[in-house]
Amino acid sequence: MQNDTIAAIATPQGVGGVGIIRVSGSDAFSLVAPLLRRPSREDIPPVPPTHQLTYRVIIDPATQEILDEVLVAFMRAPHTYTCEDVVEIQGHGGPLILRRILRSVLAQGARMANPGEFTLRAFLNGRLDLAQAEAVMDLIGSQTEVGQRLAMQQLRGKLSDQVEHARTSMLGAIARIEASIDFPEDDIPTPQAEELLPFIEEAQRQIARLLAGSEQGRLYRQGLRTAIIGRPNVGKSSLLNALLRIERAIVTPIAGTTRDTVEEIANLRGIPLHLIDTAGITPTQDPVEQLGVQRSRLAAETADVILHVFDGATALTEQDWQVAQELRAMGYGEKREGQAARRPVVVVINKADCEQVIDVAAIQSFWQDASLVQTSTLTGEGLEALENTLAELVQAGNVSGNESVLITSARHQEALRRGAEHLNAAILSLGQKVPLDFVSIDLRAAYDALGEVTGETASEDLLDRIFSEFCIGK
Ligand SMILES: Nc1nc2c(c(=O)[nH]1)N(C=O)[C@@H](CNc1ccc(C(=O)N[C@@H](CCC(=O)O)C(=O)O)cc1)CN2
Ligand SMILES: Nc1nc2c(ncn2[C@@H]2O[C@H](COP(=O)(O)OP(=O)(O)OP(=O)(O)O)[C@@H](O)[C@H]2O)c(=O)[nH]1
Ligand SMILES: [Mg+2]
Repeated sequence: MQNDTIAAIATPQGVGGVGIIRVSGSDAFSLVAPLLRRPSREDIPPVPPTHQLTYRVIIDPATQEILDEVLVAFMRAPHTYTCEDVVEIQGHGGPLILRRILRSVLAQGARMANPGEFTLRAFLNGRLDLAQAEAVMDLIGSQTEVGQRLAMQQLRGKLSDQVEHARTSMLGAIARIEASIDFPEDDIPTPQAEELLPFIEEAQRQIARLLAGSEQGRLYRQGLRTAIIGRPNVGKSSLLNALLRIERAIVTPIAGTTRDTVEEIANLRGIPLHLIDTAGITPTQDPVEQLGVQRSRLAAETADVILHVFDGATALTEQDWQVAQELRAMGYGEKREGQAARRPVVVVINKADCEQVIDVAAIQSFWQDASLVQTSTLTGEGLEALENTLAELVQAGNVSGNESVLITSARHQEALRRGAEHLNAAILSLGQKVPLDFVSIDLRAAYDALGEVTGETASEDLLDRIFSEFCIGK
């Protein structure tokens, strides 16, 4: 059922100035045309010229009732988003109107589109490769301008080009090996390692270059989960508000003000900083507060970075130490098994505008190489330093110009890593004078791994998984 005609509302749920219904497939024109009328005329008008916006009214086919006045575009394949015949109906942007228009189109025989199905068709029809199709969703979901720029580069095919370059290099070696295996009677000499290595090494360099920025790239897309943790009343919610520059969370002098986690996104030099303000961690009998504290712990456990906040104007308390111990037990500040990176803690000593009585040295000796920043959410002191510290932690702000291609997806990163491993195996085999068809198997595997990025070698399962995360109408 690849060519049946699909339809969906392409604009967001809710009220807007205009809303768009999108129809794609070989019957798109013939299904929609009978629904349209010229105002003050009864006849069914001819289909307007392709790619031209035309004024019509649209009717309910069951009752002939006029549902809306619309602008319609009929777009003849193949020069359309999906490479199929496409009709776009622009109606007034009310959810009820749009649903009634959609229902009329479905009544004509169109099928409700699955999430991402328009873009899936663009992919299956060869207008976009898989990395470009994924970029469509990244673009829609981008939370910072840097993220948007990276997604746009990917949509324009920059990543795909570089991946294809690496594959072409591999193909240089594969072709030489396979020619000598497939046509021995043609006297094609068996290639020597010295002849094959430059191709493989070039591919390796290209993959390495792409992987070099990939952790960084993922951050630009996924953001950095940053939990603000500490005992009650140290100024966590004030810190959230200060970093967001809006009064998002409730702040009072009463300990235990925050009962539930509050999440907001700030822009840290292009990286979406997912800030999570939490309830102060403390032993408590209050069942509501207990639930809040549980959520604080969950936020801490699932974060990338912790801001451990202290009140500089009071002496350290037993509660401060307990929070510190819990964070350490979660693996913060400690080297974790088998991992080079540690989950970092940034120590924030707040209320710097007050007389400082806190024992900074004691904190430093506990959080040994954590960065330490003194802040005042009242005066703004130290906030920039805190942002600098976070940016340094992720080396943000070094995405240069428009040239650099950054891998932003874990899927691409994983496929490239697999490709690099197969290339290493191929080089090892070459060195050990293993028969060339074995080398060729590794090279093929590397070639296919990179093909998963552009979708050339993607399984149906993978496609399902990727496109099902798209939105309806995309
Ligand atoms: N109304 C409307 N706005 C939209 C879209 C859309 O489909 N409809 N888009 C998408 O959701 C985005 C624009 N992207 C698009 C990309 C390619 C084609 C397209 O028709 N490509 C053809 C023809 C190119 C040409 O005429 O030169 C092609 O590549 O063959 C259309 C939209 C954003 N705005
Ligand atoms: N002087 C001074 N007071 C601050 C500062 N930051 C916060 N406060 C005050 O400290 C009190 C507690 O602030 P909150 O931000 O509610 O503290 P919290 O850590 O979120 O507290 P809980 O939600 O109860 O865990 C409020 O009265 C704030 O006005 C600061 O930098 N300087
Ligand atoms: Mg609070």
